[in-house]
Amino acid sequence: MPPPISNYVIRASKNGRSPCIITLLCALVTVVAFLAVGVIFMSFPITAIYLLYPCLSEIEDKTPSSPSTQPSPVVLEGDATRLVGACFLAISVSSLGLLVPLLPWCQYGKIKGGDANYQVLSNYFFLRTLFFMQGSMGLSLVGVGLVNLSASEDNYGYAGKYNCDSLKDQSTLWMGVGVLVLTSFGLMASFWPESREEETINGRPSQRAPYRRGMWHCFCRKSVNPISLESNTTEPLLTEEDEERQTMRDGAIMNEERNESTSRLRGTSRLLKLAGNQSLYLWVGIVVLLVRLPFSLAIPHFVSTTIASLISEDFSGARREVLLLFLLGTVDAVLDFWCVFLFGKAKENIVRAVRVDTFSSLMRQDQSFFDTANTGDLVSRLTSDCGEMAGDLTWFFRFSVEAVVRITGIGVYMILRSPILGACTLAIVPIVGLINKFYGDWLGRNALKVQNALADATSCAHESLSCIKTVIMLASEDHECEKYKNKVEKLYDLLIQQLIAQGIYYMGVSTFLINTCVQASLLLLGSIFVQQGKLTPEVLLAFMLYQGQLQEWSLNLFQSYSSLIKSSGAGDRVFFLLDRHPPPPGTGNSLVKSLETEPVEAMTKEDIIIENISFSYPGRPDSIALNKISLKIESGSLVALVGHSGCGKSTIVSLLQRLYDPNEGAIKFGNLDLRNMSLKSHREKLGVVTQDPVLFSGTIEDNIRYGSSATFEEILVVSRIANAHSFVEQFPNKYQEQVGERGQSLSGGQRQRIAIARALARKPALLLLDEATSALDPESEAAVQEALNELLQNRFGMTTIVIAHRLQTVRCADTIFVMKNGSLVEHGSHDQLLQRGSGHYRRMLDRVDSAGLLP
Ligand SMILES: Nc1ncnc2c1ncn2[C@@H]1O[C@H](COP(=O)(O)OP(=O)(O)OP(=O)(O)O)[C@@H](O)[C@H]1O
Repeated sequence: MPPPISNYVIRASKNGRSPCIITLLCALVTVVAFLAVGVIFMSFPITAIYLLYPCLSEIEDKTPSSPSTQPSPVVLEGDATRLVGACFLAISVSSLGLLVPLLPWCQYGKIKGGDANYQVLSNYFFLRTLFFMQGSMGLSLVGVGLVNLSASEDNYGYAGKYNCDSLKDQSTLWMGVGVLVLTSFGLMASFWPESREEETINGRPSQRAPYRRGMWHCFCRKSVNPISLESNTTEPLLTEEDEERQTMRDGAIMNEERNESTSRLRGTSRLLKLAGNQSLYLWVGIVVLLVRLPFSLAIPHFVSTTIASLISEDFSGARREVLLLFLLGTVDAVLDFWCVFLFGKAKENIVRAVRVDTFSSLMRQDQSFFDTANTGDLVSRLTSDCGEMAGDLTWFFRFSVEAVVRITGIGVYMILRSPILGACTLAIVPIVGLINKFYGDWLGRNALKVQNALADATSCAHESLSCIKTVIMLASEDHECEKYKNKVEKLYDLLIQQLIAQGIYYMGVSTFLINTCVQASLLLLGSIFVQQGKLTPEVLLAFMLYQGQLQEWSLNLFQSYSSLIKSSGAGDRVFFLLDRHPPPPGTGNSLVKSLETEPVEAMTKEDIIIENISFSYPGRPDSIALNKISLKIESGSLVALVGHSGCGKSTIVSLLQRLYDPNEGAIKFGNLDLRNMSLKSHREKLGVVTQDPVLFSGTIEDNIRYGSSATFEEILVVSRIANAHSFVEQFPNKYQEQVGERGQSLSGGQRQRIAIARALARKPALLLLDEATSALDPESEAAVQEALNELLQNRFGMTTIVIAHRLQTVRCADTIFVMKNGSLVEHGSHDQLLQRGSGHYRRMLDRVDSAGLLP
């Protein structure tokens, strides 16, 4: 239990948040407000009970005077009602009782402020419990009203429908509907989500974004850190056990001849497992659905009885039926919202969890996966496939349950009213089922093709847009449009095929078979029965109304099957990503992960030893990128890698970052093999600047801090070293200046210097500079070079590996490694290499151009 509220009041005032008296007043107002809300909500059932009791006693007074010969149903119902009334009172008091212990929790959360999950849980739990209880009471009142009405109907017959008791019973019904509608709106509002704060690229709340509050903020301040709340609510899709299993069958999945039926079966079972994570919403949804169905199913009955009353000129009876229809329809409508909401919420939860997990699985893949994968295709899996899969899945649950209950209810009603006519109507259900089976199978196959075509089109658009500068530069807009058009045409053809199949299905099954043949035969048969006096027109009318529902729901039932098949098509593509267990050094690999749990301290002051490594890129296994290379880099030294383009310099830098593992040999830090080190702590010690550094949309400060936890003062220091401070200071917003998508609103040289500052902000033990100036114009290059010179001269205790074409940069290196066609041909200091008259380096120097660049 939290300490008494007074403690927090005192602590809050000590913290200087507010003067003591104001805090006390606020606490008082909050308590009064909560009590007032409680009293308002309590008043609904209490008023209902007070209205109910006199009504009941009047009914009891009017019961037949000879109960011994025939027990009165009204007395029995009256007792039952009194019991329910007592239950209302008990629940009301208990929900009021809930308020008392919850208030300190709410206050605790509010005053403590930081521990927002605490208050969200307590406040939402309290509010929703209250609304839920009131809603249940409303529903029970509706039930009691209906029972009493039917009892008074039994006692007084149709002629006495509008006597006093019946009116009072109706008032119970009205009261129930009122409570249900009101509390339902309250409950709906409590689910309304608040706007979340914008985040910076580092995942922190943006300082500039205004904090917008949702409608329940006065009761329920939501989490300050949306990520922490999110992680509380997003259930992991894969358990440890699953991951183990995936590891074992990883190879099988990758190489599997993707058999359609097994993959569908696997997809379907995985989908059902996903739905299992949302069982609370689905079960509550199913319960609400079952409660709702009698109300929904009663509507055609009241339509037919109203018309029957009109035919028999019982106008007051007709009015009563219409009134009942209206009340029951209202309850049906309110409950319909909850069906839609609960199933929809389950769906959104699944989509959210699948998206987050798929993205997180993608983030943990190995570099070679991304070398061959298409970004647009991956984006399409994250967006459309995830949505489609979960959407169809939850509709499967809703429609299958609802359809089974409705079909059963309608079937029983029909068989009871007219067995022959009922049997004829129900006979169509298996025929429709068979047609749907074939249609569903075809739809499933087509859905997979549609998803693939959509992914193709998305990846084409993605590529064109992300390379838009080059497209414009090479005047290839028309070519790109044509490429995209072809992809969209393919998708269009598949969708048209689907459309035609859908059209044939609706024409044949829905319109011709059900609407025309079944209706006509039913009317024909029914009219013969009416002529023979075996059926009344009222029952035939009810039959016609119900058969419409029956056919609609048998279609829904079978379509929910096609939905499941369709979602397993989309799911298959998503699960493929979710299931993919990357080979090392992907961070999702279990071996790599196991090294993270037992972290091996990354070597920061050790020599780097490359022992006889050979390497081919996984995407090009036949071409050797590095061939038996051995070299040693002393800790704290400056090393340069030189050689012609394509000789493998950047590949060495990639291997040092462990983006790939060598096919042969080992990279060691001291005595420790890189493969046995914690990848995370190894990469934390690295600073990398590449030829074309990528910035993220956000401010300059955010970009420099990306991947580190540097303070603003540290950011200023590294910016000065990287020669970035002077130009940043000239921007109107200085370090808060937005850099645009991928840093497009900065020049190449400015981007490069921000990247150098970003690398330095990580305080690296090993700095890798891969042609950090090669892509720049002379002016920018001079500025970046100045920064690099400063860095290379001081070194700040870092081991630095530089790939450069500029002689000035290379000559100051302690050791220069000269490479040719993936092999190491020479190494030594600049002077040592110069002395080798016919050496490779010497020959390169002979060809240095006027700008001082090596070939
Ligand atoms: N992701 C990749 N997949 C397949 N092959 C690759 C990949 N990256 C590079 N290569 C190939 O590996 C070889 C070495 O490339 P690397 O980038 O290491 O050369 P480099 O010496 O850095 O060249 P440059 O000076 O032009 O940057 C080249 O033949 C290149 O085509």
